[in-house]
Amino acid sequence: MSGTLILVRHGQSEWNLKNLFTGWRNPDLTEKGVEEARAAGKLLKARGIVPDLYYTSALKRAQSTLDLMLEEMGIENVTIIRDQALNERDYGDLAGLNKDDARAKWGEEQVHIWRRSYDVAPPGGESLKDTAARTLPYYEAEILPHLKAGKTVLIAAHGNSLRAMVMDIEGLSPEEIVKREIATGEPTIYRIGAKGELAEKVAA
Ligand SMILES: O=C(O)[C@H](O)COP(=O)(O)O
Repeated sequence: MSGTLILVRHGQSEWNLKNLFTGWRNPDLTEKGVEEARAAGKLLKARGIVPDLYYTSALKRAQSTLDLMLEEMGIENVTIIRDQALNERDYGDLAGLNKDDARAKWGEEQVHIWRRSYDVAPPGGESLKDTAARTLPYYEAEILPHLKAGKTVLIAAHGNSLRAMVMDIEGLSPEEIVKREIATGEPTIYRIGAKGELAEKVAA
């Protein structure tokens, strides 16, 4: 018997739209983000998926995404577990800056390294490795036991907390994770075996 893990990055946020580094700052969804979240909920409903457990971060954009998905799925009165271990990478001094302005100031390559490398942290912020160091212990202690027991778990989180989980689940190298982008509102579905191993990546 395998568990099912559904990972969803929040829909477009106000700061995604404005092209600003966000990290732990707390903007909510745009109208487009609301639609993306609703579409993700509809997709899971159409697939007949009814999760047993629901997790999200301490940030509004992910919490709103989960709420809207549940609304579309017709699911009410469930416990939602919110934890900052699932938050976006802390973008440190870059938070609030425009991504194009940052490229003009520090160069395209440096900004790409800060955004996508495994272990180079943006100034004052977290690298993907730092993010993984808080996200993965939480995943392993609080979420994985449910998957091993055959449960279905839905996590609404962020580009980089999800990249940390995807890297671990798919066994990607630091070189491979550089190229992995996680789109807003598009669920990734995994079947996880009784030993916690990846049994199957299901096309969403
Ligand atoms: O925090 C942010 O700015 C975004 O949500 C993710 O940023 P990224 O595309 O640079 O990883």
